[in-house]
Amino acid sequence: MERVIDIKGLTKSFKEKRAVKDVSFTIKRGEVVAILGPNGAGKTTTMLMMLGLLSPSKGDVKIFDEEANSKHVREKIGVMLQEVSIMDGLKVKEIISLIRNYYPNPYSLDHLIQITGLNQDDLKKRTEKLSGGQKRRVGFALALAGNPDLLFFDEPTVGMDITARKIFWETVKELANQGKTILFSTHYLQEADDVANRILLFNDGTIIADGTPEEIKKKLSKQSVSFITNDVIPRKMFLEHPFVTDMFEKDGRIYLVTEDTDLVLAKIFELKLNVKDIRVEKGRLDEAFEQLTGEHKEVI
Ligand SMILES: Nc1ncnc2c1ncn2[C@@H]1O[C@H](COP(=O)(O)OP(=O)(O)OP(=O)(O)O)[C@@H](O)[C@H]1O
Repeated sequence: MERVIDIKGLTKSFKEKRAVKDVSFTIKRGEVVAILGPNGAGKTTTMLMMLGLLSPSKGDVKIFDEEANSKHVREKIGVMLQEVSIMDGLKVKEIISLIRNYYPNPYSLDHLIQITGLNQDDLKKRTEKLSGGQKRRVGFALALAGNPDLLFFDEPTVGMDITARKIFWETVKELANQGKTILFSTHYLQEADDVANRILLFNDGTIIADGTPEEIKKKLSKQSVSFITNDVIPRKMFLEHPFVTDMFEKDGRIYLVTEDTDLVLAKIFELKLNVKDIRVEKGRLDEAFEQLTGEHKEVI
């Protein structure tokens, strides 16, 4: 599969502060990747280096096998950064038309209105008169204007109301279905879980986990199978299997802590144990995130 982003040994220091430390990863065409992590983890710094807007202290970034700020690459990417700065003195329609003109194969204005939730009234407004939320919608339209193959969104939904968020994610999912490659940073674990097919979990300038939301949950958070039984079950019966990491009794239920609930269920049936009220509890991504980063994060 085509490699869209290739990053090797990326490092960025600001005086004594090493914001990004020897980060390497590749992203293939069609992946939807969430860069997740607490404040100061290095998400924005990494994204700015990918975009060629910040030069690395060490390491290498290639986008479509080329330097990030080459003209060819710029024609294929769309970007929405945390601070949406839009040229003052123009109407929304004018700025969108201006940006569309930079690209060889832009979306039509009508299509952009439709997929970003902008309306005819918004188009007539002067950019300096937009509210914070409206600015983000326009920023979204500008990121999409060129019909890019690769999209970068840095904490895109901050400042958006519920409707704007819904439209934003519906459009992102639709773009993903069309095979676009999408990278977004977020603090919102639920967004990563819902939209991304891969999560890069950042903490303190490094990637501490890389996988699908399911893999990360499976790997990092505790899952269990529990049941009620009148029989005496020797601890050895389960703990001799590597997929069971703990076994305990609580409130009259036996709990088996595991990385793979399917294997535990299969074992229970294989042993023909006399059990009832079997419950499977899957780990949650926000729990995994807290475990890994030691941070408590709000989940929307
Ligand atoms: N221009 C700069 N000068 C000095 N330090 C910086 C600069 N930019 C970022 N840093 C530091 O680098 C670290 C990583 O910052 P970065 O903005 O990449 O984190 P982040 O994961 O995007 O955080 P947030 O979620 O808060 O946006 C932080 O400690 C930050 O203070």
